[in-house]
Amino acid sequence: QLTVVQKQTQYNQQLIDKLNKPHQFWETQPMPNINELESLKPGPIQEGILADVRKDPFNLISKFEWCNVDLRNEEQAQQVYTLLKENYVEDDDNMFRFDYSIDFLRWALLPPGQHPDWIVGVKVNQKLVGFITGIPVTLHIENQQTKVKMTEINFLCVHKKIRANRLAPVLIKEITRRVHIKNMWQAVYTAGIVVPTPISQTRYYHRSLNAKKLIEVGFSSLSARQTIARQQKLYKLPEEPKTQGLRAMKKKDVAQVTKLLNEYLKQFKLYFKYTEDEVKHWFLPRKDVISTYVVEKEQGVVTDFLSFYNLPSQVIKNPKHTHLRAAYSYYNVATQTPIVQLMYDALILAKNEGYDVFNALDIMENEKFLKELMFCPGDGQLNYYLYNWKLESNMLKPEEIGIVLV
Ligand SMILES: CNCCCN(C)c1ncc(F)c(N2CC(C(=O)NCc3cnc4ccccn34)C2)n1
Repeated sequence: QLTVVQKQTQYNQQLIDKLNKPHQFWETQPMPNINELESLKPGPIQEGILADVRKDPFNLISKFEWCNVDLRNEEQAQQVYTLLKENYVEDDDNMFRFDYSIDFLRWALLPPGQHPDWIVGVKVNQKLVGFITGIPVTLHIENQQTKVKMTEINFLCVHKKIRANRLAPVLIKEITRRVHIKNMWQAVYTAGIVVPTPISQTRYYHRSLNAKKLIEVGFSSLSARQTIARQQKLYKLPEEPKTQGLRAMKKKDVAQVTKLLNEYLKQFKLYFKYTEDEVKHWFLPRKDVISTYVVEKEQGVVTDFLSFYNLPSQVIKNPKHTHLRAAYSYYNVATQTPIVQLMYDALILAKNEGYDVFNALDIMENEKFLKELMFCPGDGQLNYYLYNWKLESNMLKPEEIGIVLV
């Protein structure tokens, strides 16, 4: 165990390093820095050479060990759940921390074609202290011609007690190595922070469903002229959705939903193409994880669908509430129903499922309903990143983004 003085010295040294070379790690990565943005041609920045990929894992400081986490194993899933629940993303005021459930993590990380060695953990004395994940995706970039098999990176987390050990860059390098070894050379990820170089900067919007609770947990605040009663009245919703034929998605809808979704996403500059198997995985309803509702017209024709996922936040210190129940807009395809009406029904359905707030990014067509349905802009920015790929246009507008990462 380091003495207090040694710890302080180590910490001071880290600070000095950061001040001298803030993005030391990121400058070693194939991400265009500001002045390269002009000179690089669109496409891969570095050609990947399989023969050059290290065959063995990166070195870890002593007592730290790599492990592949098997989320189907209850005990290992519990370890991941607890690490994230206690050490994952918090808001800037440290009032909330995401509380991804085990069922959610299995949904998010065990899609068709998953690679077991892409669920990466670091253990010390059998205790999980670090985590990072990848899932295989096929990303369509800027036009139909280019579709790239790559990885979607998520859930980078280091235990609070062992931060400033530079473990995060090693986790990133190791999962990069495990992706390269499968002859894949690109990645897509998002983050609330800004590191070199976002391809798009999107913003979160929030629609109050339970005004009283949002004020009690400190998510919303009342201005001088507002009262809780006024807020409740302002955000009140009808008991039942309005759209005829709206019902929970079932297995029999998979083929139609797949067609609707793939056709709809083509309008964006960044989007995934889904097989029916993938639609089954990502959209069939799972209690407390993903809700999908379809609009079925005469003769069983599905013309629209809406979907939102469940991501509660732990309220860190609050006498009355332990959790904030948040629904996050996922993919919504409106071909016959006006999108404002479809999303108004989404709010009603989420309210009836017990959610306190409905969150949406300003991506895809969301701008068309955010204001009209009384969403408020949040403080949360979500930046999208593409690893080892130069876009034709340096930045994409939020409405050109057709992918949602959970
Ligand atoms: C791939 N992964 C990205 C998704 C992770 N997601 C959902 C996320 N990434 C960064 C954010 F900025 C963010 N925000 C939702 C908005 C919000 O609700 N802000 C208040 C709040 C309530 N609970 C929390 C927990 C953590 C941070 C802010 N929180 C801001 N969401």
